[in-house]
Amino acid sequence: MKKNLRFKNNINSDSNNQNRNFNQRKQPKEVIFDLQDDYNRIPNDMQQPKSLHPNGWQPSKNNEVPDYIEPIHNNILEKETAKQHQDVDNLVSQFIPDYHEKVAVELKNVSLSFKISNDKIDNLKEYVIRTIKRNKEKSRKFKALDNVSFKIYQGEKVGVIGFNGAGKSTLLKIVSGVYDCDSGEVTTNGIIAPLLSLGAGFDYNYSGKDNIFLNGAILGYTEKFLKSKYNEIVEFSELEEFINFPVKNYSSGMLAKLGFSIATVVNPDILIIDEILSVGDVKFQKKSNDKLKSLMGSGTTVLLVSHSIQQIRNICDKALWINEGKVVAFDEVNKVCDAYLKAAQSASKDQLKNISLE
Ligand SMILES: Nc1ncnc2c1ncn2[C@@H]1O[C@H](COP(=O)(O)OP(=O)(O)OP(=O)(O)O)[C@@H](O)[C@H]1O
Repeated sequence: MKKNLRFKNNINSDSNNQNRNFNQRKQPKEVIFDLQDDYNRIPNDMQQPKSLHPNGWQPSKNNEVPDYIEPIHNNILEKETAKQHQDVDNLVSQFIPDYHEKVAVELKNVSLSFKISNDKIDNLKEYVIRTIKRNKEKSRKFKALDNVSFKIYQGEKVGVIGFNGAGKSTLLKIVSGVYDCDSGEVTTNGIIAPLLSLGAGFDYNYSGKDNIFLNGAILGYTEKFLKSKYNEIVEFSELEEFINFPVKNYSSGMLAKLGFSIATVVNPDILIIDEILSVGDVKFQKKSNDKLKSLMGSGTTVLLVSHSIQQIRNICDKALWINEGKVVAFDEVNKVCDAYLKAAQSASKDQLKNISLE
């Protein structure tokens, strides 16, 4: 029995050109598999009698399908599908030697819980009374990410979508290394530029200059690297005159400018963006958008959280839909966005706050 199997990953005939551009992978090649041969390779004790094999089975004379047929049929199909995926992976790795090394971000069964207080102590008197009575604040654990697994290949642009509180920002923080997961495994390959909450890592009592080194160190840049890039950062931020002032005297726009300039001074392999912000004044907004566009250029892996579905469709080629800390879907961007919009029709107002379904 021959069966055509749609092969998701592109085998590029030029083995030197291993850029995993998702657009290239939109035209799948077809690989012919001999399923009968696969079936014969299933250990004997797992094989169903030939007569029960879905393709060899004959209906009884009165055309009634015995009850036991369907589970057997499904079981065999499941095994065949899993086996085909494995075969495809093995086949591709023969053509592309570092096929398995081209992963930019991989999460395997990642979970993270936050401790949440049930009853908040909001004054000192209550705190003292509770401490004396040894009646501690009650807290419970809240699972923000629950067994999340996915694999992003280099060069892919992935939009992360989900209703309010779904776990999108937490996921980006896990990938950026801001949070450690409770269980599971996080793998990233390459230099990461995380554009999370700009200016979040600043110490307000220090000057802009000191914060370039402080914030840069938090982002994982070395002192030597920051020294070599110091002038570039200051020039891009347009804060030359104010760089020796404590940042507590900066406006929020100035803080955002400095934060953006520090985070984007690297040429990242992986760009992580929690909402594309309009940073600073109109002139700086244009400059920062141009910079983002150039950083997002070919070859850079992008992980973007956005409440604008249109923005996700425009920028990304895949979408990861998270709901209540779990992966709902991870697939081609329009397919996932369409399903998400359908689900949004029955979502509550709270779940959709600030979310643009346009
Ligand atoms: N530091 C924290 N401590 C306790 N709970 C937290 C913390 N950070 C996030 N949470 C909770 O974890 C859940 C996921 O939060 P997260 O910010 O990742 O969601 P989100 O999908 O980005 O939401 P939104 O779209 O509203 O920004 C929320 O219920 C949030 O209240």
